[in-house]
Amino acid sequence: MTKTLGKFAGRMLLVGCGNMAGAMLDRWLAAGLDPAQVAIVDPFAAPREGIAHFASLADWSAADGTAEWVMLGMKPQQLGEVAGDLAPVVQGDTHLLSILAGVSLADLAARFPAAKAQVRILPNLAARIGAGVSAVASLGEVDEAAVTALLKPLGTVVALADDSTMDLVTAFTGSGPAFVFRLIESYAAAGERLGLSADDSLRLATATFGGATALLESSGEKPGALAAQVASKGGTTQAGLDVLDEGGQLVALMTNVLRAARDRGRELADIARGDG
Ligand SMILES: NC(=O)C1=CN([C@@H]2O[C@H](COP(=O)(O)OP(=O)(O)OC[C@H]3O[C@@H](n4cnc5c(N)ncnc54)[C@H](O)[C@@H]3O)[C@@H](O)[C@H]2O)C=CC1
Ligand SMILES: O=C(O)[C@@H]1CCC=N1
Repeated sequence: MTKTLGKFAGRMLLVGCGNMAGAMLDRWLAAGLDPAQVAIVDPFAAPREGIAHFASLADWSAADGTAEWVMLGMKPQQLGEVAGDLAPVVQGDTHLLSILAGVSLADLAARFPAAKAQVRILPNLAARIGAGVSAVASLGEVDEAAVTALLKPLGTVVALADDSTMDLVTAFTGSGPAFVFRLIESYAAAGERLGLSADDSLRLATATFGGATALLESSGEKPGALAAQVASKGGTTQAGLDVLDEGGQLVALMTNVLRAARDRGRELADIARGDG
């Protein structure tokens, strides 16, 4: 992998380093970020070799910790307990990055008013292999080149003008991989129910979803046009599509799924604000 972060300037503090922040950190290290620039505050995660690890922000401060980059990587529900100790150390030379679902830029600015910039990032787990999507919106004097340098190793970067659509984007691309995994799981379960072995069904389902997605991406064609190329008139595919398309049920189901996930983001924001 190209070492695009080999000359990244500044120290990075990760507050919470679980599945998502951990995947981001792994990509940053692979892109050349020096582990000596990084510190983690996480009371539960296992320490990583070569990276300073602290159980609490108080311990980090006591060890003379300073950081020009601070990323919130714990759960939104923990913002209240973290912000009290963190706000005093987030000063005018610090970019405050957040991957917290729901928590808005306005809420971040209220919690960390002295930050040089507040940057709301919505990554997804496919960042682990550099195939993620990160949506980003910010307030303040953001160093856009540096933020882009951090996000590029994770995959596609989409800059939003503001964070008004971020809860929907969180559902769409942040939660999205889980919805896709569930679709594949259900496809495989249906194959099994109709007579395939569990192993064959999951392997065939995974390859079918992967191949179809890769073809969609590389062909530049619309999904409907490609579906029409699979479906022969009066053939097997059309028989299945007729069930899928009945009464617009699939779009209705997907709309309900995304609405539920989007609206939970709003509830998480209330909890993080202490109003929930
Ligand atoms: N998992 C995903 O695919 C995505 C997650 N996110 C956001 O990322 C954040 C983390 O989610 P996950 O990585 O899935 O959760 P996780 O549970 O894997 O990681 C959270 C980490 O926070 C640590 N933690 C708990 N209390 C803490 C405290 N007081 N101070 C510091 N660290 C503390 C935990 O030990 C854990 O390692 C959430 O805010 C979520 O909304 C955003 C996009 C995608
Ligand atoms: O489930 C969650 O709340 C987080 C946000 C997007 C993906 N995981």
